[in-house]
Amino acid sequence: MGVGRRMKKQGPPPPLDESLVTKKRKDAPIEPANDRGKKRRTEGGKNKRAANQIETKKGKKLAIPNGHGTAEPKKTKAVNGKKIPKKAVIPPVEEDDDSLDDEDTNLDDADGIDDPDVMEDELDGVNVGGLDALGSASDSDGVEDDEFVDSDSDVVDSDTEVRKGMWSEDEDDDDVEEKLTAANIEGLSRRLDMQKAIEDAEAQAELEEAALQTNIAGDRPKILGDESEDDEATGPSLITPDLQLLRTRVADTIRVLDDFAKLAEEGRSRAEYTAQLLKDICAYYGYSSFLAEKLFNLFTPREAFAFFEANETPRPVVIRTNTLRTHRRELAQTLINRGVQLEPVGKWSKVGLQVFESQVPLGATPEYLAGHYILQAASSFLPVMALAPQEHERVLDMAAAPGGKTTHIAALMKNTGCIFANDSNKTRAKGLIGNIHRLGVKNTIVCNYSALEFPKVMGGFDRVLLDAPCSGTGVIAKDASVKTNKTEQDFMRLPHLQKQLILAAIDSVDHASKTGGYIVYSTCSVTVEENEQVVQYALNKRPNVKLVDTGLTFGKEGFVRYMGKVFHPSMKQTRRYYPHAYNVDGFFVAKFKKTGPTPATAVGVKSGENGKLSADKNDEVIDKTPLVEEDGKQDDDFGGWDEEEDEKYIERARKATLRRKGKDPRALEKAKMVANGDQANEDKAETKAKDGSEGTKSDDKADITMSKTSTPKGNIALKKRASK
Ligand SMILES: C[S@@+](CC[C@H](N)C(=O)[O-])C[C@H]1O[C@@H](n2cnc3c(N)ncnc32)[C@H](O)[C@@H]1O
Repeated sequence: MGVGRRMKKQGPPPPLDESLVTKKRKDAPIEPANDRGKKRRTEGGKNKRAANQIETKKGKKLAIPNGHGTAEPKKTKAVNGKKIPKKAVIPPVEEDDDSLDDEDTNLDDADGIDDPDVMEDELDGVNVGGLDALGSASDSDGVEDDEFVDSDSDVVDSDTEVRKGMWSEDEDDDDVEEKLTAANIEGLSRRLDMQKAIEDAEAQAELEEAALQTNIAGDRPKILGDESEDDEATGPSLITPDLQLLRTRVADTIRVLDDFAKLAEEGRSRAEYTAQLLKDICAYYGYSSFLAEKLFNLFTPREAFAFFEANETPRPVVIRTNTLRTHRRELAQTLINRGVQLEPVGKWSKVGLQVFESQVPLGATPEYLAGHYILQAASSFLPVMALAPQEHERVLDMAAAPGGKTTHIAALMKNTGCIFANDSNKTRAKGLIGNIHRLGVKNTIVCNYSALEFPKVMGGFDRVLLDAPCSGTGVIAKDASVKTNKTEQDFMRLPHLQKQLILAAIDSVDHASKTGGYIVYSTCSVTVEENEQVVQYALNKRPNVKLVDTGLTFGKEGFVRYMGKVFHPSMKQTRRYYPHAYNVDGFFVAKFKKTGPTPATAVGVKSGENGKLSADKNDEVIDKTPLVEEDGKQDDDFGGWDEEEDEKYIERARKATLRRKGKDPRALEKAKMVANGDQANEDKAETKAKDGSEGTKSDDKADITMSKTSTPKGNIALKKRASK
């Protein structure tokens, strides 16, 4: 049994305050033991005044806020050496997302645990309770997407309480949430409240004590040294920096930058303080100066500090109920009975459960193996919620592995319609297949192309999700290597790829779709180059799309201006997510509506034309769109197929299917021709067989195609072509 995770129910984000964040470093030089644990999280800071007094472990009398009873001793928890975030702060959402209203309702296709290969998940490289996860969860180039749990702890609530009929089918969700909370979390919440009260009070006392001792409040702190002076905090090179000093200086510098006129030393410029702050951030958190500056520039200094701090603690463990197999309430009850402490992730999702503590490894429970849930970071729900796929649609997930979002899309579509789940990485595509099997998805075809090849491979989709490969600057808490391994080249190479991919995504959508015509672009990166600049590029190059509301009820607006760049005003409709603001992975989501066919003139649209703003002029435009004629007439009603090539693929797929069934397609072909008395064709077939012109590489690709192979719409299209 591991140790437990403990997190607080997701509530409104607290004010940004440097004292809010924990001191936790993963890859920094080793912190002196006596420095650890000195910093406390506080919330509300100085303004909190207590009604009660408690005694701390240090024996001090401290004030605690109203409403808290007597204190309990504080317990420290860790999972695999990781500190557990104490707070999850996705804000409550006033309105439920309509697209999710019926997520809990479909069990028609639930067919138990008959699917094999159930060990795939988004858990590459993490402990899943003794099972090797075959898939990986990258939301970036090799950056893991999801979190795991392998934990145990002292579970508070008894089974008896839970079993009192509280999950009856006719309860509405709100009741269920309340009862779940009451049954499962009450004890835990009480302890958390208590613990927080103690921490608040201690932190407050610490702050006041520090202010008294150094009398710095109101003073001009001495931060910048002379060039000749040795830096006390970082010391001469090659010696471990003094983290305590560094941290104090970071806090002081932020204070100065917040109130520069009053607190800056005379004759010193903002730029000098900012340079010192950046240097200290690099030394303290272990970022390359290149990345530290890039990330720092996204925020005010205070917010940047909160962002860097938030990257030092893992995000909450969240599971997504697979509504193809079960209901959230049933899943919750089963897991509670197994000793998992959890509660709904928040009103914004009807399928998410946040796990606080678990006595069992969540990646190896019978329910996990049976595909009743998937471990998935909360932010990964967001692009799919924005996509809002409808039943019976044709959807393309362009970069789909390991399938967290594909399987969510399938659940929202209730296994109807057809999803093409594509990934250019064959190994990862196999992981995707594993997840699809485990979760009982039956409406998905997995394919293995570079997404740049769409829509040549296939077009005319109702909706396309492009969850693009990215730098992973939003998931540094999961993969600290991002701090140092991203270079300037990455921030040229990745946006270049993302720009090409987004055009391919747009060109793959059927603008005339009766139910859709939408494209969602997302990344788990927070940089402007990979987000607003890519979206702006798409707006410039494709006048036939516009940004629309994502439908997501929380998230910060995308930048309309950034460091001298001006983006289209509609960029406000895109959404940014930050770890420090919502306690979710950093994410970006944009939703486009395609309003017309891509005009032939779209390729090489010059910046500044059509009232659009300028984008990166050096980018090569690669448009694989089956372009429409100038008069607006499209190639065909299926988004443009290359008839000849299409025939080839259909034929190969047919033969591959026959071979899988143990039949020889050539023999069958020959027999058919003989039956038809078609000697000429027979000869032709023989020559072809001798040439050995079959069994090309493309057959390999066809081989990984699985699950349901066509939709009603797809059938029509395929039949149409087959009959030609
Ligand atoms: C952010 S991850 C996708 C995560 C996935 N959407 C999920 O929710 O599980 C990006 C994926 O893009 C894939 N990829 C990278 N370049 C690609 C390309 N040119 N075409 C298609 N997929 C690509 C990577 O293999 C990786 O699996």
